[in-house]
Amino acid sequence: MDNPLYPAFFRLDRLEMLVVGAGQVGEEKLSFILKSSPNARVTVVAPWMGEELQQLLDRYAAEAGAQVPGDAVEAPAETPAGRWRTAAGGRVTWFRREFHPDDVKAVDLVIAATNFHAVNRQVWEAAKAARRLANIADTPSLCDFYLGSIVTRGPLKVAISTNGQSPTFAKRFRQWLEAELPAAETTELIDNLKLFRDRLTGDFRTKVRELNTLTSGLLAPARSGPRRCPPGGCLLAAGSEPNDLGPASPPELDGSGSENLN
Ligand SMILES: C[C@@]1(CC(=O)O)C2=NC(=C\c3[nH]c(c(CCC(=O)O)c3CC(=O)O)Cc3[nH]c(c(CC(=O)O)c3CCC(=O)O)/C=C3\N/C(=C\2)[C@@H](CCC(=O)O)[C@]3(C)CC(=O)O)/[C@H]1CCC(=O)O
Ligand SMILES: NC(=O)c1ccc[n+]([C@@H]2O[C@H](COP(=O)([O-])OP(=O)(O)OC[C@H]3O[C@@H](n4cnc5c(N)ncnc54)[C@H](O)[C@@H]3O)[C@@H](O)[C@H]2O)c1
Repeated sequence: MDNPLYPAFFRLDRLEMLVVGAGQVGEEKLSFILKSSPNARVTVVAPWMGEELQQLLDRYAAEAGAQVPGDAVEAPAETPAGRWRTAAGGRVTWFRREFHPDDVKAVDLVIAATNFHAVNRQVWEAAKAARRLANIADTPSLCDFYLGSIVTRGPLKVAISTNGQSPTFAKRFRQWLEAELPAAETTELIDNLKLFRDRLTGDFRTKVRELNTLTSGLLAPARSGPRRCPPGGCLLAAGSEPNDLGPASPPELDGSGSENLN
């Protein structure tokens, strides 16, 4: 099947996002956005906000406490119905009213999650007129981008899409990966790889060869046949191999590592 989607990883602290609609779907979208990117900057426009979303945002704000300084630069002309901050420096501002086409002008990314197809379409038209990227939750054919299921393990981020075919499969696959990937060990493994990478000297080609040699057996048990590791076992086994990712000393160069200079 044709699947031309191109995944990219957004830095949501550098972008402004608009979410139109704050009911069940608005809550689902925002909860996953903030879970993965608690430093996101989001404006919500909706005549009412669901209880669950309010509680979620209150929890983030309670966690942030008074430790997050106010945003001195921002002075909204319009009085918000609610403003929440997160400990990671994110913020959510809610305007209690219906969507206006001008709302898209101040943002980079737009998500429409109202229960009215006509309103969602109006959001799409405004976003396209202003050349903003839009996700129209009830109409995949109008989405410039899809939101994916996300697994975060320290610096590792895995995003899953089924090309809009089965969000339920994306969710199940996320849950499976979350169970398979041990948080602490995955983080330690990648942290060690970074240490090793930082300590490498020599030209680019040599560095690439050394890194490939070091990591060539990393996920080998998972690839090499029907044998299955217990949850996280493949990574753990690979990480404990002598000369693998323990001490950050360069391995012997045997030239066996596959070289990928991209
Ligand atoms: C992954 C995830 C991310 C997120 O939401 O952040 C996400 N949907 C999730 C859950 C979910 N959504 C729906 C169900 C009910 C069961 C079912 O229908 O399967 C469940 C499962 C559940 O809730 O259990 C219903 C649904 N979803 C869409 C439509 C409209 C349509 O298809 O026409 C309808 C029908 C509405 C109706 O019938 O009224 C559309 C989209 N949903 C997408 C993403 C994009 C495609 C992603 C991909 O490429 O796979 C896309 C195209 C647009 C977008 O929203 O970006 C998140 C899982 C997060 C997680 O748990 O990890
Ligand atoms: N993409 C997905 O993952 C997904 C999943 C389930 C449902 N859907 C679709 O998403 C849509 C939203 O469903 P819901 O359950 O969140 O509805 P809901 O009734 O729970 O919430 C609707 C929200 O839209 C707001 N709203 C209504 N008119 C508005 C306007 N003119 N301007 C701004 N905000 C307005 C309301 O205030 C409310 O916050 C449905 O059409 C549903 O088919 C998508």
